[in-house]
Amino acid sequence: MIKIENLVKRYGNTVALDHFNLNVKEGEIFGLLGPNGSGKTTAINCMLALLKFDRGSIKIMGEEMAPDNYRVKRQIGIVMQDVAVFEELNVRDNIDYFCSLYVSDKGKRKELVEEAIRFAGLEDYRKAYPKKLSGGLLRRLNIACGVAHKPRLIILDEPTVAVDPQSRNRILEGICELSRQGSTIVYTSHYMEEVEQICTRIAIMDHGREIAVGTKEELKSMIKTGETVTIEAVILAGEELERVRELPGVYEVRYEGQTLTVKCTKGKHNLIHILNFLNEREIPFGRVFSELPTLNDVFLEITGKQLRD
Ligand SMILES: Nc1ncnc2c1ncn2[C@@H]1O[C@H](COP(=O)(O)OP(=O)(O)OP(=O)(O)O)[C@@H](O)[C@H]1O
Repeated sequence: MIKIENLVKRYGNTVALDHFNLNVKEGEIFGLLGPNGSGKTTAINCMLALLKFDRGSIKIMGEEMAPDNYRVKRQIGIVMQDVAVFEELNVRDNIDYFCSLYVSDKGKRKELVEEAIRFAGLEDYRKAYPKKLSGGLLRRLNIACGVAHKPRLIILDEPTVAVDPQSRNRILEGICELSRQGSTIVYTSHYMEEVEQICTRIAIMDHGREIAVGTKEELKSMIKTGETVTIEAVILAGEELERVRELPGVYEVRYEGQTLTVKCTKGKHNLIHILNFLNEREIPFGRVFSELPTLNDVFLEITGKQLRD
């Protein structure tokens, strides 16, 4: 569906995309995950031929993308980061306007607009004007406008930034629904939980490059961390901390404010080893929990920094 090879885009001295590659297959919900400034929006704008690039190639639906490739453009739905709707039109008429750019048959359009209203959960706001809508509802309207014509490829650039949890869930469910109806989705975000929740495959970006690509399971299996064990309210002497470091499977230990955080490689008995050690030495401790790796762990291991600052 999308094939990007060796894309380079500079803004003056800033290299926004540095030999960026991407391969999105038909039917995927593909997540582009990266911190602010990693190049996600630039990649999207190049894909849509809104921005010229310095090197590389972009093919969408097997065709070279270009500003005048209307055949491909007609089959793409776009939801940009900034809300772009008409203040003068109510919710229904806004969706109808955007849909009319693609669908001229009035009857067909009526059906599509109603479906988009339902999909975005805007049934109670058909007649409302954008000024009266909350931030979350406005975002949902923005999405409905971008997808009402049921495009084959839908590109959403951070559609959940600064929305309330209810709207966020509605948006994520809606995206899965669009996928079930047959659209291929590209979804950019810096929220790893969202990407983990809905995306079938994920590319992690940093400094204009894709640093890892795969399903969430594949990405997590690329790293050393198998489990992070946290033990609260524990008092350890320096020598005891050294012994923890030597336990089987342990490869990183942090101890701050009486909280012990132990990163372990993949293995079944990491937690037991740590608890046995504390029990043998009769060291009291508080709450204990063990977490599987997150996409932040993947980012952290590959780049040495947190996905979110
Ligand atoms: N119009 C521009 N002029 C100059 N530099 C730009 C411009 N747009 C983006 N950049 C720079 O290019 C790099 C990539 O930015 P981009 O907006 O593509 O990242 P992003 O991952 O989408 O970030 P965000 O999540 O904040 O939207 C950043 O260093 C940014 O400062």
